[in-house]
Amino acid sequence: MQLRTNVSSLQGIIHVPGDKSISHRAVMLGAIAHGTTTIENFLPGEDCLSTIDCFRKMGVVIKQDGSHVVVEGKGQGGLQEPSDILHVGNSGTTARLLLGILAGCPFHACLIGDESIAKRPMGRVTKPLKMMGARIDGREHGNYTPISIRGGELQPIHYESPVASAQVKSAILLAGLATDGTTAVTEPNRSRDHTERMIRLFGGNVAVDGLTVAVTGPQQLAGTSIYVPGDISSAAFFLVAGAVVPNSEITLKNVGLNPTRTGIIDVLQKMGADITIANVRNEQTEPFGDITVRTSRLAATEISGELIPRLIDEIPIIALLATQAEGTTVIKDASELKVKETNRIDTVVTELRKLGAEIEATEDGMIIHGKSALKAEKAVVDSHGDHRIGMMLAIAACITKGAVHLKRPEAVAVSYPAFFDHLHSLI
Ligand SMILES: O=C(O)C1=C[C@@H](OP(=O)(O)O)[C@@H](O)[C@H](O)C1
Ligand SMILES: C=C(OP(=O)(O)O)C(=O)O
Repeated sequence: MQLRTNVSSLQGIIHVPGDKSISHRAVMLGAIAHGTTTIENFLPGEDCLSTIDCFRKMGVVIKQDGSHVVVEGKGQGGLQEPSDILHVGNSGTTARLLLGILAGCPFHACLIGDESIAKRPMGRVTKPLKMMGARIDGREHGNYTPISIRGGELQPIHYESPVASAQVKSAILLAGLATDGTTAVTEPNRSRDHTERMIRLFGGNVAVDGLTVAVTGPQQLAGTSIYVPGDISSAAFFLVAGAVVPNSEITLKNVGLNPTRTGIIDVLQKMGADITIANVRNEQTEPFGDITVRTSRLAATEISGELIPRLIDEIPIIALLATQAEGTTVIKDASELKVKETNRIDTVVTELRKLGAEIEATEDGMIIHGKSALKAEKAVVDSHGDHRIGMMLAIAACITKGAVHLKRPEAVAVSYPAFFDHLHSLI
């Protein structure tokens, strides 16, 4: 795909699609709750459609019409043994949270994903789930897909997670819902808390004490109605675009503002971006509001420590932002980037260098020297099949002089099928 380059201005209003993390969880909790769950503004991206497909294979009736979804819950213990392999596609969230639910189900299931999933570590969830009593095997002893699992009666554990990962935390909490007693997880830093909030929305109980989260099971959840706010991780591409493309003003409507996800806003503000947030509402479940961003002068910053889990998926687009900031931006403590859809330290550095960015990889992040004018003579950049790399490169092209061709642009459909239409509507 030939990307738009040297864009003179981006102006307009965008409704980014529903949050991916919340959409997955709404279907999953809806499936194990009693009664009907209705979901509005569900993300009909490939990852969330994989989640729907897996639960349909376990006998759950799910009607999906665009962003409107109705799940007929089976109740805890009501899922059926699937007669076919559960295919999670490109979705790490589907794989890991599903394993947590399957750990408490007294049947056998086989789980597989695409080439990228086959490289992503599953031991981080299969290890604690085996400690709880699930029988799990797979490639390299259950560290990688294909994985087979036979769940059943579990024992509660208190797990000290070595990584701040919402997928690990959620898998254990979901297993804990089916377990007699109190199951707890302690994380080194706080990760996104959508599972905790959503268990409560379904009438369940979760106890939070500092970095420890616990559920006491067994718990029966009740179907509910959910509005999924816009995905701040999708909004991030336009927040950065609005800040770096000349003469721009973009408003993003109904964007999720859960504080465990708003690291990108903190970074933009710290770097001096002109951002305003208005109409903040729904503080009780998942807060959301409208964000306006305008072209800004930017200064370099350091991004590290507890900020990292609050913006982990935004680091590719933050790297681009840093190329347009005066000074040297350092991103560290982010080695989790190596186990995403691609090794995002490598793919970001390789692809941005093709456009003339001054960026180096480090063991746990990257160093970016700004401000650099991006330019290319017939550059061919590649998403490497990673949606976030593809979208970052499309925004990078907007501030590049020259011609830029993107390989594998279709990857964006994993989290944002309408991305290119939305971008072009602003030009
Ligand atoms: O729980 C979730 O919905 C997610 C958690 C994060 O992964 P980790 O749990 O591996 O940090 C994030 O990168 C992913 O896009 C979605
Ligand atoms: C890492 C991501 O998702 P997942 O882990 O669900 O594949 C992402 O969306 O950037």
